[in-house]
Amino acid sequence: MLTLSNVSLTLNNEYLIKDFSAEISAGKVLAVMGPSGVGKSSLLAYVSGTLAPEIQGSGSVTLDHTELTQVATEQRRLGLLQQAPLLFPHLSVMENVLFAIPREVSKSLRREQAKAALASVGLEQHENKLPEQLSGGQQARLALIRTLSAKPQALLLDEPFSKLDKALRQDMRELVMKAVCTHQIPAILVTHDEDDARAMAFQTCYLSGASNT
Ligand SMILES: Nc1ncnc2c1ncn2[C@@H]1O[C@H](COP(=O)(O)OP(=O)(O)OP(=O)(O)O)[C@@H](O)[C@H]1O
Repeated sequence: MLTLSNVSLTLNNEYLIKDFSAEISAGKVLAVMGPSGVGKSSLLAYVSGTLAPEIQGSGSVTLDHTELTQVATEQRRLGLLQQAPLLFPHLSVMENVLFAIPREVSKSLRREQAKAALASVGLEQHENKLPEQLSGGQQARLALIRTLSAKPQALLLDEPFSKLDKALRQDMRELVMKAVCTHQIPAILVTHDEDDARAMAFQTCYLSGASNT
């Protein structure tokens, strides 16, 4: 369970977000919508511990009873998926996935896991290519399995489908939902698309300025 309690964000002493609270169970997606600049990405950044220094955040974020705001950013074990796929351009498709798999497992097992992950999104024939040699949809799928390979305890999705066409968008929605359900992790989806929210979320919060939802 991911719980946000009375999260407030201020910029130049003015509220972007005031007292935002939400509970997201394992296997569920909460959608967050609202106009540009209202603070949606900053809300995710507060959860992940990557808030811009210009923005002040307060309030509690707990993940399975751990207060995340007390945990160092790199130890929060959150998977972040953004509009532009986060991939290492100089590493092959296979190496991109291998890099994300925790080192505690043996090299051969890591390779096996990476191969299975690539096959799960139809990229098994492309493992030796560089990310730039993949199509936009293939890059999005690679970014998704790379994020999941790190075994995150929650997913933060910041408009991850906005550059995809309608058919690819639908594929990605299904892949994300499958991952959230299979791994039983909570997810927050920031989107401008009502269809994303309808297809994936158990609840949608609309941010409208400091008064919120
Ligand atoms: N590093 C920063 N320094 C100063 N202001 C910032 C910084 N990052 C974001 N902001 C401001 O904080 C506000 C919220 O930005 P944020 O990116 O969270 O909005 P958003 O709702 O995600 O917008 P969009 O839908 O356009 O992505 C905006 O007014 C933005 O200009």
